[in-house]
Formats: sequence, C-alpha cells, structure tokens
Amino acid sequence: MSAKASQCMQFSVSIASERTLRRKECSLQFPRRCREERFPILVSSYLQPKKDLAYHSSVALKLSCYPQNNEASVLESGTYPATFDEAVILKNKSEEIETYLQGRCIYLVGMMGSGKTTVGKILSENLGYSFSDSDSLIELSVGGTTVTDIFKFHGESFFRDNETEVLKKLSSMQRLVVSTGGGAVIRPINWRHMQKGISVWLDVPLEALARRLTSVGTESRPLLHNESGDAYAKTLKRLCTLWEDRSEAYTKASVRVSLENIAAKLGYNDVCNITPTAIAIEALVQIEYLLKK
Ligand SMILES: Nc1ncnc2c1ncn2[C@@H]1O[C@H](COP(=O)(O)OP(=O)(O)O)[C@@H](O)[C@H]1O
Ligand SMILES: O=C(O)C1=C[C@@H](OP(=O)(O)O)[C@@H](O)[C@H](O)C1
Repeated sequence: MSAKASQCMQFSVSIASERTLRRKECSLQFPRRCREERFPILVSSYLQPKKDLAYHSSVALKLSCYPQNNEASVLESGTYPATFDEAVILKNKSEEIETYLQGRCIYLVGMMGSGKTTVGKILSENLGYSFSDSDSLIELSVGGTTVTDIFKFHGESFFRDNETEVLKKLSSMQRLVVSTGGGAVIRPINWRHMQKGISVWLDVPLEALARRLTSVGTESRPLLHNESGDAYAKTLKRLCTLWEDRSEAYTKASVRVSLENIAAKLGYNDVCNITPTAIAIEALVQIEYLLKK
C-alpha cells in the first residue's frame, strides 16, 4: 500500500472478549462501527488491551484504510497487519490445529499473486512452523539466478524440473509452510510430493489478482510479460489464459480457501478488503474441517 493511498485514523472501539470470539468459532467478527462504515480492515493496530480479556476491552486502533476503488489495494511488502480480534482468533486457532497437524507440512497453492507468500508467513509464524518459498529455493539451486532469468536463459521446462526437485526435497521434511509457485499444480508428480502434507488453495478472483499484480508490477513474474495493451488489461488477459489451463488442477488441493466466501461471511463487497490474517484464519478453519472429518 502506498503511503498516499493510506488514510490513517485513530479511534477507540470495543472489541469482543476472547470468550466471545471462541464461542463464535472463528466466524470473523469485527467492531460494529467498522462493519457499518465499511472501513476496509487492513489494520495496523497499536493496542493497549486491558489484561483481563474476559470482558469487553477498550483499545485504540490505528486503521490504515484503503479508499474504495484505489488500485493500491496491495500490502506493503513485509507488513502483515491484523486487528487485535484477528490476531487473537488466529493464535487460538493455530494452537488448536497444531496438534492435529502432527508436523505435516502445509503447501499453499494458487495463482500468481494470490497471497501464498504473505499468508504462508503468517501461518508459519503462528503454527511455529518454518516458512519455505519454492521460487526462492529454485533460485538458490540455480546459483542465485532470478526466476525471470531462469525463464529467459534456460526456459520454462528447466524451471519446472527444478520446481519438482525442490518440492520432492521439501516433501521429506516436517513442520513447514511452503509457498509454491502458481504453476506447480500443473505437473501430477508435484501433487505426489505435496500430498505428503496438506495443500491449501487460495482461490482469489482473477480481477482482484490483476489489480494486485498491476499495482506491484509484473517484473518478477515472467509469465505475465508478453501481452499488449494497458497493464491491468494485459495482466488480466494473461491470468485468464493461465486459469483455463490450471483451474482444474487447483481443485486437487486438500482444502480451498475462497476469498469470495470470506467476503460474504464478513459482509464485504470487495475481496480486496480482506486482510491476509483473515485469510490465514479461514485456511486453518478449512484445515480443521478436513482433519476432523
Ligand atoms: N490479502 C491481501 N490484500 C492485499 N494485498 C495482498 C494480500 N495478500 C497479498 N497481497 C499483496 O499481493 C502481492 C502478491 O502477494 P504474494 O504473497 O507475493 O503472492 P504469491 O506468493 O501468491 O505470488 C504482494 O504485494 C502482497 O503484499
Ligand atoms: O504461475 C506460474 O507459473 C509462476 C508463478 C510464480 O510464482 P508466484 O505464484 O509466487 O508468483 C513463479 O513460480 C513463476 O514465475 C511461474
């Protein structure tokens, strides 16, 4: 998010107690005032909660709000802000799920820009897992060459072979959250490796992805380079083409995290207002359904 796009607001709100949050079983609830005024909930919170969380606590929140329809609905890299409510729910849910996971790795799959890296880091921190980015490991295995240069100088199939090799190595490990590349799903062999753990598909509408990727630039994503037209239109067009080839493959994931479903639960009309923490919580909820079946 650019500083220009960010409007910061300081105000006090009442947050629901921890007990209330637990009872609601992660149906994400946000302060009424935020919901009613449709404040996007990309939040950096400066919280001074009272020690006793059993009852309503008054906290000061500093909200970074996105103006509607602003293209900068993208997080500053490295910042993963959450409301206090979200942070509490996420921590509780992580502790609950961690036992059921029994050390199994979590593989995040989804289209480019769907938030695999962003959400993956949040999940790993909360689960006490390590985080791995398969693209970074591929780059390392090719002597530090960037993904863009691997595509340019060695071609896509060389990249895919390395991707498979990296996933194979990771599949023998435990307690990892792995952010895979958007195209990892197209090779059946990669599924054999990922099936040793739990795969989570981050299903984000293509228009939202195109907005995000246009905003951050497509330099590091070589498969988005070769269409003509304005940046948003060409990114969307390319994503649509890739989607045709891949959409079925994503459905092989153990669980699906649909941003449209989260937006419906939260009463948002734009998936861009959903924080990565809210997405991480939904991922854990879906993993819980799977493991408790
Ligand atoms: N929920 C979100 N809301 C807004 N921006 C996001 C969200 N999740 C990720 N982003 C931003 O979108 C871009 C792509 O996210 P990233 O996690 O790198 O995706 P992936 O690893 O799937 O390619 C980054 O700039 C990131 O900050
Ligand atoms: O969709 C794809 O085929 C790709 C996605 C990229 O990863 P992200 O999904 O992390 O952008 C990267 O692996 C490479 O550029 C190819």
